[in-house]
Amino acid sequence: MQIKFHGHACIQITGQEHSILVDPFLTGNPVAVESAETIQADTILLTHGHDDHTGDAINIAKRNDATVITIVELAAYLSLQGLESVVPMNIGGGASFPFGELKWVPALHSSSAIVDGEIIYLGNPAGFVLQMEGVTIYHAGDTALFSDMKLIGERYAPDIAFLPIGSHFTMDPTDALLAAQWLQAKVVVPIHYNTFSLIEQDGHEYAEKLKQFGIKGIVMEPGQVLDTSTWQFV
Ligand SMILES: O=c1ccn([C@@H]2O[C@H](COP(=O)(O)O)[C@@H](O)[C@H]2O)c(=O)[nH]1
Repeated sequence: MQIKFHGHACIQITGQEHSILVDPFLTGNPVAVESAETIQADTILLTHGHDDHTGDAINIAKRNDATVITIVELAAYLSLQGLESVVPMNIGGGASFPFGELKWVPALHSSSAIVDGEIIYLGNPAGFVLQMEGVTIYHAGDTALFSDMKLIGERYAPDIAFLPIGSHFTMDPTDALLAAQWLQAKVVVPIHYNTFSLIEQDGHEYAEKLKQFGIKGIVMEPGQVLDTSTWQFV
């Protein structure tokens, strides 16, 4: 399996038969290197409704006939926008899909969009645990540090965790260091930083600090692809 980082919180998990795109914010993302017009995926997971996460989801889903899986209110909103293949789920809910086992887990954040000058509530924000082809992947979405990350660690001990470190809107590197330990993650990739000036952080310093806890920190630049059998870049 390969995991590509597209910048900000957007990753793409590609297995033998499926390609799952998460939080596809490409257009207007100053660090993205791939165009939303060419990206290919059969499934899109959205952690919450903020525009720097939903991004190009509608256009990519329509062009690829992809299924969007997300929290129920955001799913309903996307259906109203004309998306035909949308799967509504909620926090604590899990399901078996052709690509693997998906479980939505809490994230401590908010979720909304501004439409025609009005703020629209889009349900709770979430993270997820995806078990696919023998690899357990945790994407935290946008979140503050919360102690139930220990429970996610006890139950799933993810092979790889994608954790926001940007501060201002989410955890900072100090919080994310504790999160990585609580999650019992083997590999941690920092995300949601250095996209904008408000969320500047040193990802390499964070990765270095993970070492003292026996956790492998990997800093991914937009466009880089990680092979999960070796944890090396392709
Ligand atoms: O550095 C940033 C990050 C985000 N925003 C905008 O704030 C809201 C909420 O974003 P989250 O990252 O989901 O918390 C959203 O509209 C972002 O585009 C920002 O202005 N600067």
